[in-house]
Amino acid sequence: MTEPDYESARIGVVSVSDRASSGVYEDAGIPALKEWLGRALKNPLEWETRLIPDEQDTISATLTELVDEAGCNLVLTTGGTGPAPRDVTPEATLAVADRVMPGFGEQMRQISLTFVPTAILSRQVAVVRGRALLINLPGQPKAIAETLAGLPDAAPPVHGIFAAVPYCIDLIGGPYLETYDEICKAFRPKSARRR
Ligand SMILES: Nc1ncnc2c1ncn2[C@@H]1O[C@H](COP(=O)(O)OP(=O)(O)OP(=O)(O)O)[C@@H](O)[C@H]1O
Ligand SMILES: Nc1nc2c(c(=O)[nH]1)N[C@H]1C(S)=C(S)[C@@H](COP(=O)(O)O)O[C@H]1N2
Repeated sequence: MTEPDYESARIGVVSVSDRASSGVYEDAGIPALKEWLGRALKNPLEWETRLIPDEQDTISATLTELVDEAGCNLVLTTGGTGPAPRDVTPEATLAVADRVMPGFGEQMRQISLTFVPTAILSRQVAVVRGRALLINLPGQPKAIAETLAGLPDAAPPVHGIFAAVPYCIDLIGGPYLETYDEICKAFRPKSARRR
């Protein structure tokens, strides 16, 4: 039996943090995102990583560059989603959106409530720009795995949002992403499955 060919995927990983970007503390957002995505996806991955301050124009310009120039089909941000005056990641993301995908933010807040009562303080959004899906995650590094993976073994299970990401990327014309079921069981309708 031959090994299946997996399309390579270019993924943007953006940590938005005044303190990490100025060296007050070491950034844990980019390593946490790469670690989880690297474990979850079977595809060969090419990374574009950016560590930037909570400045709306800088965030929007970074997202635009990652999609339009670097050619990322998936961009995940971490940080800057709360209610504090310098939390502007959702505004910066909406400013570069072709369309808004409200289900991701709704589901992430729902998932996060099983971990912290302050989950509702995150204003995180997801949008489509061109052939890319952009998703905001909260800044706490542990929130990354919490929202992407959920609690699949709980009763009843809490579905992480990443289960819906590969099919979304199919629908917008990106690479065919495949996941390891033990990390995240992605769902596609039967008619959309290639194997
Ligand atoms: N990139 C990061 N790396 C490591 N820890 C982080 C990072 N972002 C946030 N945290 C941790 O999560 C906590 C809450 O994150 P939050 O995004 O609210 O930070 P903040 O207080 O807005 O400041 P900043 O924008 O400078 O990170 C922080 O106090 C920090 O302990
Ligand atoms: N899964 C998860 N969601 C979470 C959290 C968390 O620890 N885990 N922290 C919450 C808190 S305390 C805040 S203030 C908001 C916004 O965080 P941000 O400004 O760092 O993006 O995310 C919320 N969502």
